[in-house]
Amino acid sequence: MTATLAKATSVDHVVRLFGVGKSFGTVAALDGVDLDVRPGEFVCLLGASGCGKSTLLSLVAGLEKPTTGVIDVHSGRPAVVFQEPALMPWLTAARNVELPLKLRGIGRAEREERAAKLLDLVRLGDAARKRPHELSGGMRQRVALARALATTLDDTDAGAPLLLMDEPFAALDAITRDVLQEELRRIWVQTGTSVLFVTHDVREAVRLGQRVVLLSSRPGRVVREWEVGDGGEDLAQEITGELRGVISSHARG
Ligand SMILES: Nc1ncnc2c1ncn2[C@@H]1O[C@H](COP(=O)(O)OP(=O)(O)OP(=O)(O)O)[C@@H](O)[C@H]1O
Repeated sequence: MTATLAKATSVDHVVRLFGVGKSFGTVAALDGVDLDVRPGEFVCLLGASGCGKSTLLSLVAGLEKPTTGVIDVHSGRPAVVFQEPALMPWLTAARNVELPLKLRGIGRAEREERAAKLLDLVRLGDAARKRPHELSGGMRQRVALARALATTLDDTDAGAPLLLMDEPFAALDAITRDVLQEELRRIWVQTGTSVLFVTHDVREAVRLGQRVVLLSSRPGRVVREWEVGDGGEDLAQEITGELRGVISSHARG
């Protein structure tokens, strides 16, 4: 993988996978995956359980290396948001958001200012001094999102911001999930970050993504992709049909 420190505006992709395969021993998790994420684009990666969605995100994040193929990431600091917010329990919300800035050596005054702005952006300005156990699940995930933005949004020339999200709302109740989906759309528009969002929920994919990419299972391959536009319910039904086909062909295989 090459993590090129180039400005996204000078390239046509923030992420490019070309012929990417990943095997764990005899298990082929991914095979021959080609995928681009353009600067500022919101792409949803959809697939059944075990099709390799999380593996693909780990490869893009640089946490794993591909067995075959090439991965090109034009982002200085891609940030990952998982299903569990994984906050430091002894730190306040603000200090959790400051942590990636501290690790980069940014001074206290600037850290505090940036963290306060990001907590306002996720509408948690009033909870800055609370610790994770004092926050609801949805609020904790907002803190995780603010921390990820602190990681990837950058005033320096380090490259385009990129959020990698691995089913971030799957553990939340339906109403909180609905609210956070709306909030994520707003934050994406406001920040211009690119987003690669993994989900197994077709409606979530259609609601959030500009583009939905369907992966097959064992090995994961790109089966089809759709530009969402104003496709709405008809598109969700079409994609659901295709996803069912992928799942049943896997069950027969
Ligand atoms: N570190 C690993 N060692 C061995 N096998 C692995 C490892 N990571 C993933 N796999 C296998 O690779 C395949 C893809 O796993 P992955 O977690 O990427 O799928 P997924 O689509 O994210 O699944 P889910 O939706 O259930 O989280 C699975 O068969 C899994 O068992």
